[in-house]
Amino acid sequence: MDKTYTLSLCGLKRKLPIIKISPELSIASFVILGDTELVCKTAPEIIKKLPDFDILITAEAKGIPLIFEISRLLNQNYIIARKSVKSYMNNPLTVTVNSITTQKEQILCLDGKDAAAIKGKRIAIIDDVISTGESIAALEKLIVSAGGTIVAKAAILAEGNAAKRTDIIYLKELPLFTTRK
Ligand SMILES: O=P(O)(O)OC[C@H]1O[C@H](OP(=O)(O)OP(=O)(O)O)[C@H](O)[C@@H]1O
Repeated sequence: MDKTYTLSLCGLKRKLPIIKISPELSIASFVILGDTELVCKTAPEIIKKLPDFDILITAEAKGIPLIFEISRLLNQNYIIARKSVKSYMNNPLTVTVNSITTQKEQILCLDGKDAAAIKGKRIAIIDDVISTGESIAALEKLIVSAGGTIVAKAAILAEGNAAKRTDIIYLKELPLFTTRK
């Protein structure tokens, strides 16, 4: 029988499949890609919690629809940190990252023009989920090396121990599912 976790959020309910990611750990898979209704309901709630900032940033891929909707509502552009260096980038800044859902090490990089835009600015980081915090930490490293100041780290969900963090903004907790030996 397939197991699911029912997430209630901003008046919506979603049945998230529970996926085993290691012998001891399963996660409720939360994928906002394609879920326009959920993105459009959550984006205004995140906006209400954001302090003043100059630039929005996220990492590809699942943060993209959320940052798009936030930027559309605020009439403000945004920056995406990519997971590979593209030929059209000029002087990219790069850091490495391991997230909860991705087995192997990834990189995060910023085009040089985006790094230059960040310099001296107040930056709000947006993501769909914060779990181990590795992805946000990699974004923080990129922003600091580009000369920006991080004023917010915001996500729709805080998973597992991330919900205990006092330095992040989020709308709802998402449990982790551990198997006792
Ligand atoms: O706090 P962490 O443990 O780093 O986990 C959270 C990150 O993991 C997921 O991205 P994922 O690496 O699955 O990449 P994707 O968005 O490209 O699918 C999610 O979108 C967050 O960015």
